[in-house]
Amino acid sequence: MADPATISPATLLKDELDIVIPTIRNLDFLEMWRPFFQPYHLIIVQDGDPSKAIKVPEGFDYELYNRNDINRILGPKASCISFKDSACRCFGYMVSKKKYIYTIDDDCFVAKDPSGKDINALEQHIKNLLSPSTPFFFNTLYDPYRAGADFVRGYPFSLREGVPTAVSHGLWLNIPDYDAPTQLVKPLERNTRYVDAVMTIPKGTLFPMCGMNLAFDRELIGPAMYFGLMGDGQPIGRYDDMWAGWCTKVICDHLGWGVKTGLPYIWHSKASNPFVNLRKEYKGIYWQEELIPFFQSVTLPKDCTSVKKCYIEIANQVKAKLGKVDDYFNKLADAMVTWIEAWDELNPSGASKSSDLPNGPSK
Ligand SMILES: O=c1ccn([C@@H]2O[C@H](COP(=O)(O)OP(=O)(O)O[C@H]3O[C@@H](CO)[C@H](O)[C@H]3O)[C@@H](O)[C@H]2O)c(=O)[nH]1
Ligand SMILES: [Mn+2]
Repeated sequence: MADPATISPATLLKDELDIVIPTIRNLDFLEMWRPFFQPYHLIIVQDGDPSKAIKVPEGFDYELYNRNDINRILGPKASCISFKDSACRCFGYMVSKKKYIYTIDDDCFVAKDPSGKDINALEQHIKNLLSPSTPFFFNTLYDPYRAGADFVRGYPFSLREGVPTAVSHGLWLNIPDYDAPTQLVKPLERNTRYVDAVMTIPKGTLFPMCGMNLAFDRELIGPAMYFGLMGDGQPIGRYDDMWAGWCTKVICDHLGWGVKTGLPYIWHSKASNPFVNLRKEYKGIYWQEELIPFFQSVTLPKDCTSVKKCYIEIANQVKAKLGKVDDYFNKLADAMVTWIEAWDELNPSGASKSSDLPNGPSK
Protein backbone atom coordinates (compact mmCIF):
# COMPACT_ATOMS: atom_id res chain seq x y z
CA MET A 1 0.00 0.00 0.00
CA ALA A 2 1.28 3.49 -0.87
CA ASP A 3 2.39 5.64 2.05
CA PRO A 4 -0.72 7.68 3.02
CA ALA A 5 1.53 10.68 3.56
CA THR A 6 2.39 10.74 -0.14
CA ILE A 7 -1.11 10.39 -1.66
CA SER A 8 -2.76 13.72 -2.47
CA PRO A 9 -5.60 14.41 -0.01
CA ALA A 10 -8.14 15.01 -2.80
CA THR A 11 -7.85 11.42 -4.02
CA LEU A 12 -7.29 9.71 -0.67
CA LEU A 13 -9.93 6.94 -0.42
CA LYS A 14 -12.26 8.95 -2.68
CA ASP A 15 -14.21 5.83 -3.69
CA GLU A 16 -13.80 3.98 -0.40
CA LEU A 17 -15.23 6.45 2.07
CA ASP A 18 -18.71 7.87 2.74
CA ILE A 19 -19.40 10.99 4.78
CA VAL A 20 -22.46 10.56 7.03
CA ILE A 21 -24.27 13.68 8.27
CA PRO A 22 -27.28 13.64 10.61
CA THR A 23 -29.32 16.78 10.22
CA ILE A 24 -32.40 18.71 11.28
CA ARG A 25 -31.02 21.93 9.79
CA ASN A 26 -29.88 23.13 6.41
CA LEU A 27 -26.51 22.00 5.07
CA ASP A 28 -24.93 25.35 4.25
CA PHE A 29 -21.96 24.31 6.41
CA LEU A 30 -20.89 22.15 3.47
CA GLU A 31 -19.83 25.26 1.57
CA MET A 32 -16.86 25.67 3.94
CA TRP A 33 -15.96 21.97 3.58
CA ARG A 34 -16.37 21.92 -0.22
CA PRO A 35 -12.60 21.85 -1.03
CA PHE A 36 -12.20 18.78 1.19
CA PHE A 37 -15.58 17.00 0.86
CA GLN A 38 -16.65 17.53 -2.74
CA PRO A 39 -14.83 14.45 -4.13
CA TYR A 40 -16.63 12.21 -1.62
CA HIS A 41 -20.10 10.69 -1.50
CA LEU A 42 -22.37 12.01 1.27
CA ILE A 43 -25.04 10.05 3.11
CA ILE A 44 -27.44 12.51 4.71
CA VAL A 45 -29.74 11.21 7.42
CA GLN A 46 -32.58 13.69 7.80
CA ASP A 47 -34.05 13.51 11.29
CA GLY A 48 -37.36 14.95 12.48
CA ASP A 49 -40.20 15.90 10.11
CA PRO A 50 -39.69 13.99 6.83
CA SER A 51 -41.90 16.45 4.95
CA LYS A 52 -39.36 19.24 5.55
CA ALA A 53 -37.15 19.74 2.50
CA ILE A 54 -33.41 19.77 3.28
CA LYS A 55 -31.44 21.86 0.79
CA VAL A 56 -28.11 20.34 -0.19
CA PRO A 57 -25.67 22.80 -1.81
CA GLU A 58 -25.08 22.19 -5.55
CA GLY A 59 -22.20 20.03 -6.68
CA PHE A 60 -22.21 17.39 -3.95
CA ASP A 61 -22.82 13.72 -4.70
CA TYR A 62 -25.23 12.48 -2.04
CA GLU A 63 -28.05 10.22 -1.01
CA LEU A 64 -30.58 11.42 1.54
CA TYR A 65 -32.73 9.31 3.84
CA ASN A 66 -35.60 10.66 5.94
CA ARG A 67 -37.74 8.81 8.48
CA ASN A 68 -40.13 7.57 5.81
CA ASP A 69 -37.19 6.03 3.94
CA ILE A 70 -35.84 4.38 7.08
CA ASN A 71 -39.26 2.91 7.85
CA ARG A 72 -39.74 1.77 4.24
CA ILE A 73 -36.28 0.18 4.00
CA LEU A 74 -36.15 -1.47 7.43
CA GLY A 75 -39.83 -2.15 8.08
CA PRO A 76 -40.34 -3.22 11.71
CA LYS A 77 -36.57 -3.23 12.28
CA ALA A 78 -36.67 0.58 11.91
CA SER A 79 -37.57 0.54 15.61
CA CYS A 80 -33.85 0.28 16.40
CA ILE A 81 -33.05 3.61 14.68
CA SER A 82 -33.56 6.60 17.00
CA PHE A 83 -35.87 9.46 16.06
CA LYS A 84 -35.27 13.10 17.07
CA ASP A 85 -31.71 12.46 18.16
CA SER A 86 -28.36 12.59 16.35
CA ALA A 87 -28.20 8.83 17.02
CA CYS A 88 -30.13 8.41 13.76
CA ARG A 89 -26.79 8.86 11.98
CA CYS A 90 -25.99 5.17 12.44
CA PHE A 91 -28.54 4.37 9.72
CA GLY A 92 -26.04 5.99 7.36
CA TYR A 93 -23.34 3.54 8.48
CA MET A 94 -25.72 0.66 7.73
CA VAL A 95 -26.70 1.72 4.19
CA SER A 96 -23.19 2.68 3.16
CA LYS A 97 -21.27 0.17 1.07
CA LYS A 98 -17.87 1.73 1.57
CA LYS A 99 -14.94 0.56 3.64
CA TYR A 100 -14.63 3.79 5.66
CA ILE A 101 -17.04 6.22 7.27
CA TYR A 102 -16.53 9.79 8.39
CA THR A 103 -19.36 11.35 10.37
CA ILE A 104 -19.63 15.06 11.17
CA ASP A 105 -22.29 17.33 12.61
CA ASP A 106 -23.81 20.15 10.59
CA ASP A 107 -22.56 22.77 13.10
CA CYS A 108 -18.94 21.75 12.70
CA PHE A 109 -16.74 23.89 10.46
CA VAL A 110 -13.18 23.94 9.15
CA ALA A 111 -10.79 24.91 11.98
CA LYS A 112 -7.40 26.53 11.56
CA ASP A 113 -4.15 25.12 12.94
CA PRO A 114 -1.78 27.39 14.93
CA SER A 115 -0.13 28.49 11.67
CA GLY A 116 -3.51 29.73 10.42
CA LYS A 117 -3.85 26.96 7.81
CA ASP A 118 -7.26 25.39 7.21
CA ILE A 119 -7.35 21.88 8.69
CA ASN A 120 -8.41 19.13 6.28
CA ALA A 121 -9.99 16.99 9.00
CA LEU A 122 -10.86 14.23 6.53
CA GLU A 123 -7.25 13.90 5.38
CA GLN A 124 -6.00 13.57 8.96
CA HIS A 125 -8.66 10.98 9.84
CA ILE A 126 -7.65 8.96 6.77
CA LYS A 127 -3.98 9.11 7.79
CA ASN A 128 -4.98 7.97 11.30
CA LEU A 129 -7.00 5.06 9.90
CA LEU A 130 -4.37 3.99 7.36
CA SER A 131 -1.55 3.88 9.89
CA PRO A 132 -1.30 1.30 12.67
CA SER A 133 -2.26 1.73 16.34
CA THR A 134 -0.25 0.82 19.44
CA PRO A 135 -2.75 -0.24 22.15
CA PHE A 136 -0.46 -2.69 23.95
CA PHE A 137 2.39 -0.36 24.97
CA PHE A 138 2.21 3.43 25.24
CA ASN A 139 4.61 5.45 23.07
CA THR A 140 5.48 8.59 25.03
CA LEU A 141 6.25 10.52 21.84
CA TYR A 142 2.65 9.88 20.78
CA ASP A 143 2.04 8.66 17.19
CA PRO A 144 5.26 6.84 16.19
CA TYR A 145 4.16 6.51 12.56
CA ARG A 146 3.91 10.27 12.04
CA ALA A 147 6.60 12.02 10.00
CA GLY A 148 9.24 13.36 12.43
CA ALA A 149 8.37 10.94 15.24
CA ASP A 150 9.22 7.33 16.09
CA PHE A 151 9.17 4.75 18.86
CA VAL A 152 11.17 5.86 21.87
CA ARG A 153 13.94 3.95 23.60
CA GLY A 154 12.59 0.96 25.52
CA TYR A 155 9.69 0.39 23.18
CA PRO A 156 9.61 -3.35 22.44
CA PHE A 157 10.57 -4.05 18.82
CA SER A 158 8.17 -7.00 18.84
CA LEU A 159 5.29 -4.49 19.14
CA ARG A 160 6.45 -1.86 16.66
CA GLU A 161 4.46 -3.26 13.73
CA GLY A 162 1.32 -2.10 15.55
CA VAL A 163 -2.23 -3.29 14.86
CA PRO A 164 -5.00 -2.19 12.46
CA THR A 165 -6.71 1.07 13.39
CA ALA A 166 -10.49 0.76 13.66
CA VAL A 167 -11.45 4.23 14.92
CA SER A 168 -10.12 7.79 14.59
CA HIS A 169 -11.67 10.15 17.15
CA GLY A 170 -11.20 13.83 16.36
CA LEU A 171 -11.56 16.84 18.68
CA TRP A 172 -13.14 20.29 18.65
CA LEU A 173 -12.04 23.90 18.97
CA ASN A 174 -14.43 26.58 20.28
CA ILE A 175 -17.45 24.73 21.78
CA PRO A 176 -16.08 21.59 23.54
CA ASP A 177 -18.27 18.51 23.89
CA TYR A 178 -19.09 19.11 27.57
CA ASP A 179 -22.00 17.47 29.37
CA ALA A 180 -24.91 19.68 30.45
CA PRO A 181 -23.84 20.26 34.09
CA THR A 182 -20.38 21.38 32.92
CA GLN A 183 -21.96 23.56 30.22
CA LEU A 184 -24.19 25.17 32.88
CA VAL A 185 -21.29 25.86 35.23
CA LYS A 186 -18.97 27.10 32.45
CA PRO A 187 -21.24 28.69 29.83
CA LEU A 188 -18.53 30.91 28.40
CA GLU A 189 -15.70 28.38 28.32
CA ARG A 190 -14.25 27.82 24.89
CA ASN A 191 -11.59 25.35 23.87
CA THR A 192 -8.71 27.34 22.41
CA ARG A 193 -6.03 24.75 23.06
CA TYR A 194 -4.69 23.03 19.94
CA VAL A 195 -2.77 19.91 21.02
CA ASP A 196 -0.68 18.67 18.11
CA ALA A 197 -0.92 14.95 18.91
CA VAL A 198 -2.59 11.68 17.92
CA MET A 199 -2.44 8.82 20.38
CA THR A 200 -3.72 5.29 20.67
CA ILE A 201 -6.06 4.72 23.59
CA PRO A 202 -4.43 1.89 25.54
CA LYS A 203 -6.05 -1.55 25.64
CA GLY A 204 -8.33 -1.92 28.66
CA THR A 205 -9.13 1.77 28.82
CA LEU A 206 -12.58 3.09 27.92
CA PHE A 207 -13.13 6.61 26.61
CA PRO A 208 -16.04 9.02 25.95
CA MET A 209 -16.47 8.77 22.17
CA CYS A 210 -18.02 11.90 20.65
CA GLY A 211 -19.80 11.45 17.36
CA MET A 212 -19.37 14.93 15.91
CA ASN A 213 -15.93 14.44 14.31
CA LEU A 214 -15.43 10.68 14.01
CA ALA A 215 -14.08 8.27 11.43
CA PHE A 216 -13.90 4.50 11.44
CA ASP A 217 -13.13 1.42 9.37
CA ARG A 218 -16.69 0.27 8.61
CA GLU A 219 -15.57 -3.15 7.34
CA LEU A 220 -13.73 -3.77 10.61
CA ILE A 221 -15.97 -2.27 13.27
CA GLY A 222 -19.14 -1.05 11.52
CA PRO A 223 -21.57 -3.51 13.18
CA ALA A 224 -20.49 -2.25 16.62
CA MET A 225 -21.19 1.39 15.75
CA TYR A 226 -24.85 1.25 16.80
CA PHE A 227 -25.80 4.54 18.42
CA GLY A 228 -28.51 3.00 20.58
CA LEU A 229 -32.09 3.97 21.46
CA MET A 230 -32.15 7.71 22.15
CA GLY A 231 -34.46 10.69 21.64
CA ASP A 232 -38.19 10.40 21.01
CA GLY A 233 -39.88 7.95 23.36
CA GLN A 234 -36.66 7.11 25.18
CA PRO A 235 -35.62 8.05 28.75
CA ILE A 236 -32.16 9.18 27.65
CA GLY A 237 -30.39 11.19 24.98
CA ARG A 238 -26.86 12.36 24.15
CA TYR A 239 -25.42 8.99 25.17
CA ASP A 240 -25.68 7.57 21.66
CA ASP A 241 -22.04 8.00 20.78
CA MET A 242 -20.95 7.08 24.30
CA TRP A 243 -22.74 3.72 24.09
CA ALA A 244 -21.26 2.99 20.69
CA GLY A 245 -17.81 4.00 21.94
CA TRP A 246 -17.93 1.70 24.95
CA CYS A 247 -19.11 -1.29 22.89
CA THR A 248 -16.57 -0.51 20.16
CA LYS A 249 -13.59 -0.17 22.52
CA VAL A 250 -14.38 -3.44 24.35
CA ILE A 251 -14.60 -5.24 20.99
CA CYS A 252 -11.46 -3.61 19.58
CA ASP A 253 -9.56 -4.61 22.73
CA HIS A 254 -10.82 -8.19 22.34
CA LEU A 255 -10.01 -8.46 18.63
CA GLY A 256 -6.68 -6.61 18.89
CA TRP A 257 -7.52 -3.44 16.95
CA GLY A 258 -6.71 0.19 17.81
CA VAL A 259 -8.65 3.33 18.62
CA LYS A 260 -6.93 6.71 18.19
CA THR A 261 -7.84 10.13 19.54
CA GLY A 262 -6.48 13.63 18.98
CA LEU A 263 -5.98 15.38 15.64
CA PRO A 264 -7.91 16.46 13.63
CA TYR A 265 -9.74 19.39 15.12
CA ILE A 266 -12.93 20.86 13.75
CA TRP A 267 -14.49 24.18 14.79
CA HIS A 268 -17.70 23.38 16.72
CA SER A 269 -19.88 26.46 16.38
CA LYS A 270 -23.17 25.82 18.17
CA ALA A 271 -23.66 25.11 21.85
CA SER A 272 -26.85 23.14 22.18
CA ASN A 273 -29.18 24.23 24.98
CA PRO A 274 -27.73 23.06 28.32
CA PHE A 275 -31.15 22.79 29.95
CA VAL A 276 -32.49 20.65 27.11
CA ASN A 277 -29.27 18.65 27.26
CA LEU A 278 -29.64 18.18 31.04
CA ARG A 279 -33.11 16.73 30.54
CA LYS A 280 -31.72 14.33 27.91
CA GLU A 281 -28.59 13.40 29.87
CA TYR A 282 -29.58 13.24 33.52
CA LYS A 283 -30.38 9.52 33.65
CA GLY A 284 -27.18 8.80 31.77
CA ILE A 285 -25.17 10.82 34.29
CA TYR A 286 -26.08 8.45 37.12
CA TRP A 287 -26.52 5.28 35.05
CA GLN A 288 -22.98 5.63 33.74
CA GLU A 289 -21.64 5.02 37.25
CA GLU A 290 -22.96 1.47 36.72
CA LEU A 291 -22.40 1.28 32.96
CA ILE A 292 -18.67 1.98 33.11
CA PRO A 293 -17.94 -0.82 35.65
CA PHE A 294 -20.14 -3.08 33.49
CA PHE A 295 -18.11 -2.40 30.34
CA GLN A 296 -14.86 -2.64 32.30
CA SER A 297 -15.96 -6.10 33.49
CA VAL A 298 -17.19 -7.42 30.12
CA THR A 299 -15.19 -10.48 29.07
CA LEU A 300 -15.76 -11.90 25.61
CA PRO A 301 -15.29 -15.65 25.05
CA LYS A 302 -12.52 -16.87 22.74
CA ASP A 303 -15.14 -18.09 20.24
CA CYS A 304 -16.27 -14.50 19.75
CA THR A 305 -14.07 -14.16 16.69
CA SER A 306 -16.13 -11.61 14.75
CA VAL A 307 -17.50 -8.16 15.59
CA LYS A 308 -21.07 -9.41 15.23
CA LYS A 309 -20.53 -12.34 17.59
CA CYS A 310 -18.89 -9.97 20.10
CA TYR A 311 -21.74 -7.51 19.74
CA ILE A 312 -24.46 -10.11 20.30
CA GLU A 313 -22.54 -11.37 23.35
CA ILE A 314 -22.41 -7.83 24.76
CA ALA A 315 -26.15 -7.48 24.12
CA ASN A 316 -26.75 -10.69 26.07
CA GLN A 317 -24.65 -9.39 28.96
CA VAL A 318 -26.45 -6.03 28.86
CA LYS A 319 -29.76 -7.82 29.28
CA ALA A 320 -28.45 -10.11 32.02
CA LYS A 321 -26.60 -7.50 34.06
CA LEU A 322 -28.12 -4.09 33.26
CA GLY A 323 -31.77 -5.12 32.86
CA LYS A 324 -32.12 -4.79 36.62
CA VAL A 325 -30.76 -1.22 36.56
CA ASP A 326 -33.68 -0.15 34.36
CA ASP A 327 -36.01 -1.88 31.90
CA TYR A 328 -34.61 0.50 29.27
CA PHE A 329 -31.53 -1.77 29.05
CA ASN A 330 -33.71 -4.77 28.22
CA LYS A 331 -35.14 -2.79 25.33
CA LEU A 332 -31.66 -1.57 24.34
CA ALA A 333 -30.30 -5.12 24.37
CA ASP A 334 -33.12 -6.22 22.07
CA ALA A 335 -32.49 -3.21 19.82
CA MET A 336 -28.80 -4.15 19.61
CA VAL A 337 -29.83 -7.55 18.21
CA THR A 338 -32.32 -5.93 15.82
CA TRP A 339 -29.52 -3.62 14.63
CA ILE A 340 -27.34 -6.61 13.71
CA GLU A 341 -30.28 -8.30 11.96
CA ALA A 342 -30.97 -5.10 10.02
CA TRP A 343 -27.25 -4.73 9.20
CA ASP A 344 -27.22 -8.27 7.78
CA GLU A 345 -30.38 -7.58 5.79
CA LEU A 346 -28.85 -4.48 4.15
CA ASN A 347 -25.39 -5.97 3.84
CA PRO A 348 -25.87 -9.48 2.45
CA SER A 349 -22.69 -10.73 0.74
CA GLY A 350 -22.64 -9.31 -2.81
CA ALA A 351 -24.76 -6.12 -2.49
CA SER A 352 -22.41 -3.54 -4.02
CA LYS A 353 -24.03 -0.12 -3.61
CA SER A 354 -26.80 1.34 -1.52
CA SER A 355 -28.72 1.81 -4.77
CA ASP A 356 -28.90 -2.00 -4.86
CA LEU A 357 -31.22 -1.78 -1.86
CA PRO A 358 -34.78 -2.99 -2.53
CA ASN A 359 -36.06 0.59 -1.94
CA GLY A 360 -33.23 3.11 -2.37
CA PRO A 361 -32.95 6.60 -0.82
CA SER A 362 -35.32 9.55 -1.23
CA LYS A 363 -32.55 11.05 -3.26
O1 LIG B 1 -32.87 15.71 17.19
C1 LIG B 1 -31.80 15.92 16.59
C2 LIG B 1 -30.84 16.87 17.02
C3 LIG B 1 -29.70 17.07 16.28
N1 LIG B 1 -29.49 16.37 15.16
C4 LIG B 1 -28.25 16.57 14.37
O2 LIG B 1 -27.21 15.97 15.13
C5 LIG B 1 -26.04 16.79 15.12
C6 LIG B 1 -25.72 17.23 16.53
O3 LIG B 1 -26.69 18.15 16.93
P1 LIG B 1 -26.28 19.45 17.81
O4 LIG B 1 -25.07 20.06 17.22
O5 LIG B 1 -27.48 20.28 17.98
O6 LIG B 1 -25.96 18.78 19.22
P2 LIG B 1 -24.62 18.73 20.05
O7 LIG B 1 -24.99 18.69 21.47
O8 LIG B 1 -23.63 19.77 19.67
O9 LIG B 1 -24.13 17.27 19.51
C7 LIG B 1 -23.06 16.61 20.11
O10 LIG B 1 -23.50 16.00 21.31
C8 LIG B 1 -23.81 14.66 21.09
C9 LIG B 1 -25.29 14.49 21.11
O11 LIG B 1 -25.56 13.13 21.01
C10 LIG B 1 -23.29 14.27 19.75
O12 LIG B 1 -22.33 13.25 19.84
C11 LIG B 1 -22.63 15.46 19.21
O13 LIG B 1 -23.08 15.52 17.92
C12 LIG B 1 -26.34 17.91 14.14
O14 LIG B 1 -25.85 17.54 12.87
C13 LIG B 1 -27.86 18.02 14.16
O15 LIG B 1 -28.39 18.52 12.92
C14 LIG B 1 -30.38 15.40 14.72
O16 LIG B 1 -30.15 14.73 13.68
N2 LIG B 1 -31.52 15.20 15.45
MN1 LIG C 1 -23.22 20.77 17.90
